[in-house]
Amino acid sequence: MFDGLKDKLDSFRSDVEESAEAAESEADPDDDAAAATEASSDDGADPETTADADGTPSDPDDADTDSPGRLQRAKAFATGKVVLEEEDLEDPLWNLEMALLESDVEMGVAEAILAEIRSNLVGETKSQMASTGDLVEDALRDALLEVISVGQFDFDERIAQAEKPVTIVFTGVNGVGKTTTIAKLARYLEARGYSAVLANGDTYRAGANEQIREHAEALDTRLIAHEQGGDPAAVVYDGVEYAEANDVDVVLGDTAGRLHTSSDLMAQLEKIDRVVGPDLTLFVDEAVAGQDAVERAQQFDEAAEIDGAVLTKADADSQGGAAISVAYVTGKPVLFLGTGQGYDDIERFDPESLVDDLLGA
Ligand SMILES: Nc1nc2c(ncn2[C@@H]2O[C@H](COP(=O)(O)OP(=O)(O)OP(=O)(O)O)[C@@H](O)[C@H]2O)c(=O)[nH]1
Repeated sequence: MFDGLKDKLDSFRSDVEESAEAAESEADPDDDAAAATEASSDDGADPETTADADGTPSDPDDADTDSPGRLQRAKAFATGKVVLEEEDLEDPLWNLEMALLESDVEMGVAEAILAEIRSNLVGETKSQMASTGDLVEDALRDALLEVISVGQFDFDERIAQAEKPVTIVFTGVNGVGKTTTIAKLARYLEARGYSAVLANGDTYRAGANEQIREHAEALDTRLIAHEQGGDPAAVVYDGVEYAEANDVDVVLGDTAGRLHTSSDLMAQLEKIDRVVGPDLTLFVDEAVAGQDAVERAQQFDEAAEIDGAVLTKADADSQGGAAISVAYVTGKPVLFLGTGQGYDDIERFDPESLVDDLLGA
């Protein structure tokens, strides 16, 4: 999962390390004893009063040899610290930006990551014992967490606290694994002690009933379905009635994917909203769809507000762009990743452990 992205993040780490090593050897007092001696003996390090090795005052305009940055660096080196400067990061950050965009990370998200890294690393000092790699890893971790944790909440806790039955409606275009996700979540909830009923609100597509029925039978879960062409809100309503009458904890309602226009989609979801008032509306798309999934998440959220997202087929996605971008772009959290075709192949989206995994920690 996300192997291509992991490699690219690792390259950024080695890029900065190389850059910092080059800067360190440039500031090495053995290479420029005067600057270091001066810097370490004069905490003020005012370039105006800086003297060269022979004692003659240096020319303050001689920026190449006595620039405040260089002196600060030499001083930092002499005191066991090294300063990372904007110029050391320029090339690595450019390469990282290209790598993120190639990984289908949305442009605004890539920029936010870069800005966070820049503000964490520029001017950063480290003891000679600490590795630049650790500094970079910390900055990357903070930057990635900042964007992918947006809106995150504890799904299990939400279900535990909610009045039963909890109604969850799933939206998203057809063909992305929405029905499989509903089946996986029925299994996920069952494993946590909750009973579930499936309601097939996708009354639009021929064959949708048969498809979800196969899952219901395999999971031994009750399915509520109406004829093709029926009213999706009525199906989900019947699912809720069934749950209330039979003490079922959770109603999982499928819906048709994109209808002809977003106003159709909105009308459908608004009616479900009015009739059953779902506790959660979750958007489902494929992680492998990258930027397309990010755009669709945004469009669905605008058409009918979502509460969170599920990204399927993460097992087949080496890029990670959708997983990194969806929460930041929509302001709604990614809650689950689909990681295979089996019913147990679903994972809670855990920003901390995902970032650890991306950084090989
Ligand atoms: N590798 C992998 N395959 C998945 C995952 N989720 C679903 N699939 C597969 O994707 C294919 C489509 O899934 P379905 O749920 O049938 O998708 P669909 O019926 O087109 O989806 P909806 O119309 O959105 O309900 C099936 O072969 C699923 O097994 C996943 O997380 N990983």
